[in-house]
Amino acid sequence: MPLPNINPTTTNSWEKLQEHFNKINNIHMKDLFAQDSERANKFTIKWDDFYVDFSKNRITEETFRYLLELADEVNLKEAIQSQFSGEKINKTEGRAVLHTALRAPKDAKFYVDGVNVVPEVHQVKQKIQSFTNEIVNGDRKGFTGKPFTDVVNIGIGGSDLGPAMVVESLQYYKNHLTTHFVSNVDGDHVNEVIKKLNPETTLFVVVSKTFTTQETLSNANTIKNWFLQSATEGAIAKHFVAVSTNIDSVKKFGIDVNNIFPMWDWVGGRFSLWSAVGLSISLAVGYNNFDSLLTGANKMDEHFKSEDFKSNIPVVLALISVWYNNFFKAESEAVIGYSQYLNQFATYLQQGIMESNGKSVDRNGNPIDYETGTLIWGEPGTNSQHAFFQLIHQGTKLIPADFIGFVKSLHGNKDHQDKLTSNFLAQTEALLNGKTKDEVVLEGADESIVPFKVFKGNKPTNTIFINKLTPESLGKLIAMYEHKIFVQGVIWNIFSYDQFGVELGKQLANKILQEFNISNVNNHDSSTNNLLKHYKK
Ligand SMILES: O=P(O)(O)OC[C@H]1O[C@H](O)[C@H](O)[C@@H](O)[C@@H]1O
Repeated sequence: MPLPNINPTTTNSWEKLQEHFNKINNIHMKDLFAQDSERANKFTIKWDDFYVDFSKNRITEETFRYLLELADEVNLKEAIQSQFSGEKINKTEGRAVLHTALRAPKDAKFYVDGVNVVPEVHQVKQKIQSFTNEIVNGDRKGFTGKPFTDVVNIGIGGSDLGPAMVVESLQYYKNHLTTHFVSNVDGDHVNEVIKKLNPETTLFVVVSKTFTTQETLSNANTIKNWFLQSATEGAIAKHFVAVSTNIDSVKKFGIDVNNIFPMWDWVGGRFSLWSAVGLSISLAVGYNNFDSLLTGANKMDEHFKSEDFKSNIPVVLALISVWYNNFFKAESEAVIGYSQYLNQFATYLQQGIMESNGKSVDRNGNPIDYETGTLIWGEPGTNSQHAFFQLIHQGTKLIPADFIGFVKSLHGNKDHQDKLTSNFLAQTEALLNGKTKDEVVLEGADESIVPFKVFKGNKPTNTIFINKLTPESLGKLIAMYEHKIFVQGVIWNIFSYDQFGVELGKQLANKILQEFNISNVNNHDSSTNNLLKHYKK
């Protein structure tokens, strides 16, 4: 069954939502709370170690009902089945979308072209496990017989952001190996990393699904050349491994065939950290922790697949986001993790969300006349409170925000955790209630200053309160957003799994690169011609 192909704006529920929006868009959430003492309970989902409170949103029970009707009208249930059953729902690239198969248990069955891919997935997991153990235990050694101390992940986009974010998020669980990430084609990036390395004790993991990416191949070659200044060609087999679908090109690069970790075209780059693309995660935190990450994601997959939409976390978050994006015309969403460990989380989500749903053509190839993908941004709390929160509180823009927090801290410092959590709770309360003129006056503010101290409030937030940051809960959290992306793509009737929008810039960059060796280039617009000349000068 292909994905449904329904223009959301032609559904009955969309029309109901539009009418309903016109009626309620000025309602203050403060009044909704005052009217219904059960509101928080009605709009909270408790699942495993997740407590998701979506009551601080500009929704009523009626809104929620229409949003759920929308999910039904666009055939979301069937779309979920199509994805999990290995249909080629990435139609524009002719591929299935099965990152969920990567975290499925051994006895699960996921079919691509009639073949169950789970045994193959588990073979690669086995390889990741034994390789990780050999490196971490020091059984596998470098070319001078020393155990490895450092791992460098060379990749970009999905071959960098996922592993880098997870390694950062799970820093608490890290072993003795130091992990580095080289991504940018900016030579200063790779050179800064090289400065810190000893070739005798460093393992290089070259990650590229296609093995054609300019940045990754340039960085891998620079590192290989640097390595060969102290080692012979024969030592490459001990120090370089690769993760790719393009085995021939990896071999041509000179990587030993036993050092290749395969992946598959039914895994999108931005959904690939669960595959061998996550090798640097496994090396950094050990295979068991990597496996727990996958177990967490699998639990979220099961929840997403089987839970009623009204208590289905990814579905509910996706519907609320559509409500703001398409009816309130909110352009962006903030993701604020109240954990310093999550400092790369928004950056990671930017690729997942914006590369997937940044589309303006529907599934028939026609231009769309409604809004699609949201802008995603964020930084951890409490730091961001002292940076951009002013604009969320008192600016003119509506910025719905996800607040992600953890009940327990990892180091167990109660004083800090209480302070962190009080901020976490206080911010969503402040965003909800704001502060009225009367309240400001009561505080004794000078009359001339009163308008500046008023907060309108009524700023929507979701609170995602998780028991503790563990590999498993992180796996659930990431998978939650992956499914949210999928649901929104289904509603917007777009293809979420291609990314043709990144190609044009790449093509033009290759052309300009050639032109650096040609004099008097004048075939661009006058701005580009001038800039080119300025660089060559
Ligand atoms: O893993 P690779 O094939 O090297 O691709 C790396 C990245 O580059 C591309 O330009 C895509 O936009 C990304 O989705 C992808 O993750």
